[in-house]
Amino acid sequence: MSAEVSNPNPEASGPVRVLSIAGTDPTGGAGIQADLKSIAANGGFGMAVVTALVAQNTRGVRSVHVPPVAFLREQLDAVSDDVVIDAVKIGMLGDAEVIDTVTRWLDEVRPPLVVLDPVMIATSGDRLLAAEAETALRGLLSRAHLITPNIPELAILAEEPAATTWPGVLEQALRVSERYAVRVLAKGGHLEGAHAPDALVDASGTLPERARVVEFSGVRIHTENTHGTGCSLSAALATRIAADGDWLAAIAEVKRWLTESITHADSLHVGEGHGPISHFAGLWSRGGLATERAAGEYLEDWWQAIAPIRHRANTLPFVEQLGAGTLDRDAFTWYLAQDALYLRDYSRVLAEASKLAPTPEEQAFWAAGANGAIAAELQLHQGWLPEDEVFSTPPAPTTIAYVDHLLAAAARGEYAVIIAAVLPCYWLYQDIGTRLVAQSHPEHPYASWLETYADEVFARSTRSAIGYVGEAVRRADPETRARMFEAFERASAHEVAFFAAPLEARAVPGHAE
Ligand SMILES: Nc1ncnc2c1ncn2[C@@H]1O[C@H](COP(=O)(O)OP(=O)(O)O)[C@@H](O)[C@H]1O
Ligand SMILES: Cc1ncc(COP(=O)(O)O)c(N)n1
Repeated sequence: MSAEVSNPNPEASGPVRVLSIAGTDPTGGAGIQADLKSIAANGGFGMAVVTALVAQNTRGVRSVHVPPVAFLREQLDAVSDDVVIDAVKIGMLGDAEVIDTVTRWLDEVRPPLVVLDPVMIATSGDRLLAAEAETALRGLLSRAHLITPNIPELAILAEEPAATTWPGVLEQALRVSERYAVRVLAKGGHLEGAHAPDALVDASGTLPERARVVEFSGVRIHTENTHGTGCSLSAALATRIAADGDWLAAIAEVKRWLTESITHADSLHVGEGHGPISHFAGLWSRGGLATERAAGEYLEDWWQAIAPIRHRANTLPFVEQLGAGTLDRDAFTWYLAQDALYLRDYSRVLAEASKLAPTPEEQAFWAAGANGAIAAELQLHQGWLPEDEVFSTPPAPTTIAYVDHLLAAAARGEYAVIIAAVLPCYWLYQDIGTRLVAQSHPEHPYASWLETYADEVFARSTRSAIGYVGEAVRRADPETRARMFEAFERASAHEVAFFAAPLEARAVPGHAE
């Protein structure tokens, strides 16, 4: 019996790399074309080496061209010299020279899993393997971990008449398994009746619970469109067994996929003979064809959506006068006091984001933000503003409104919404600051304040915050996305109102100064 297949590539994550060595079908239903679709539909990365070019369609085979075997060898080496191969599926080989070439290559490369579909005669009755090559093919069987003959092919390998009953197929498959020391997937596709069973047959009894036959039941679908089912089945098996390592689970999964793909064959309308199966029908119906938007795209939309708010920020008298250096000193000091008051609660909201973060990386990021807000920034403010002035300044309505919005988000405890709410204090602040710092010069009365906007660490934090919020939007369901945007938009409006307040709200009677 051929070597056991454990997981061939346990270190590698990502799709298994599966090579199909087979002939072509320009109508896309059988051969290499079917194999690549089947590998992809079952989660693998498909590669293909062509043994023979076949001029065929759904009605039958017109002619076969077998390129020189030296070129076949070059194709095989081109793949194995470069790519780690997790599994090989072998289909149509054409003639004895091709079989010898593939056999030698297999002996050198020893792929961890080889599934051989001993293609001899197409559904249409045309020969796909020269009669004199059958002996050479027998030599290849023991190199395979699994062979998938249909009933007529099984009979040729057994050198017996074709079985006409399912128990007869299983007995013949056992004899073939014993004779060639190989696992056989016996297929019931060519029988009549309501069922289309398959079975994994292993004469050496190495299947779970020392079984020699494990059956996989299946309903027969009434359709003429089964061109390429054998090709598709073997390529899918190579993929799933390589990926899973659990033979029985992999076969059961492939059988379900194949039945589903045959069920949808009639909807394809490819050709007038025996049409192909619909390899991606299940994926299309379950996953659809929509591409997934990148995280950054969502936030680009958000940024566009708050364009009016951003425009207001850039034309505020406070921002213009701060940049020009003409800002009234009292207004500036009042702004700093409000900022200090704001930062105390902002820090608490960032701490809440840290508490709820789904990854240690995000947890650390928001915790650092909370620390930065309360420690570093307050320290900076103290250089401009005595601590008692902060305490003696009552919070303005704009400050209260902004802080309440953030604290409410924190109280509701939804991580995605909290980080959307705190984002404008990074993003808009950074955006306004970038314009302000450009106006700084050594004689500027607010030069040392404006320079704080040039802080590269804050710029990096802003990019990270945008990244985390973007990822959270991408992961979120539509309702959560809507709540996130609402929290972001409202916080953006509060952020701008906060910049407007020193010149607009400070002097309004009734507002504390
Ligand atoms: N009409 C059908 N309904 C459901 N499954 C089928 C049908 N025809 C074939 N199959 C399945 O397709 C696979 C290929 O079967 P088969 O026709 O025996 O091989 P081949 O395509 O090599 O001649 C098997 O898993 C078989 O059970
Ligand atoms: C290149 C190539 N390989 C295999 C088959 C068998 O197809 P089917 O699975 O319908 O018997 C085919 N028609 N062409």
